[in-house]
Amino acid sequence: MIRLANVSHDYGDRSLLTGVDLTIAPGAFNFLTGPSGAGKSTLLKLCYGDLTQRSGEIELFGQDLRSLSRDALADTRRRIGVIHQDCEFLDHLTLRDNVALPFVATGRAVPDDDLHELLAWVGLDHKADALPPTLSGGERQRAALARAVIMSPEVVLADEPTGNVDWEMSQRLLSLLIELNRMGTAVMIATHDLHLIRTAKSQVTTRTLRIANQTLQAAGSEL
Ligand SMILES: Nc1ncnc2c1ncn2[C@@H]1O[C@H](COP(=O)(O)OP(=O)(O)OP(=O)(O)O)[C@@H](O)[C@H]1O
Repeated sequence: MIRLANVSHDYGDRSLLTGVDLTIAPGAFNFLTGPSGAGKSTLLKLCYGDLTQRSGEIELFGQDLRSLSRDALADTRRRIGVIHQDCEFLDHLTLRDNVALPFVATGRAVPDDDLHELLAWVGLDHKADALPPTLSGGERQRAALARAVIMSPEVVLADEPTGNVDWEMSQRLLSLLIELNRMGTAVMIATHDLHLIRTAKSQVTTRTLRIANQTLQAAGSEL
């Protein structure tokens, strides 16, 4: 569904990613790791068309990223749920309205029952009317997950989804992502947290990739 072939990228001054080959297959569960600044967020952005590669090929659902018009790219991105590292929300809108935003942006209203069910799934139905600044870190991360999946994407890309939460909350988030994966959604999680990767491996078949020396490699047996 997402395929990168011999992809390289940089931000102008120095090469960041070189010769990256990656396939995110339907239903797969992938981890992406590597040192801070290695390019994990950059690679995720390439995977959802937020950045265009310097060289190589990127296919999103069989279509060449470079050939997509703005509208076609927007349609394609609805098939990819993204949990951003910073979990930003519109502070003047309630949690419910923030989570519904991707849906509302398509010009449709979210059925109330569906929204309620989704908020209950992430354990935030009682916070539906809260404003984002009043939420805890873990609540924000779960709200970001709800927002990422509201369009029923075929793949979820999560950038450090457990970055600012305690171990118990990171387990809860991981459980939600595993549950989603068991229902058929492909998942790719960028994380520094090797403990999280090990915990996931005991519950689901995963593949761990690491960015090192600008290249993407299969992570070794130490995980
Ligand atoms: N828009 C940008 N313009 C210029 N440089 C950038 C830009 N975005 C990222 N970088 C640089 O590219 C490198 C990789 O950044 P990226 O965020 O992809 O790394 P990362 O592996 O996700 O890091 P972390 O684990 O700290 O989140 C960093 O040196 C960063 O400063």
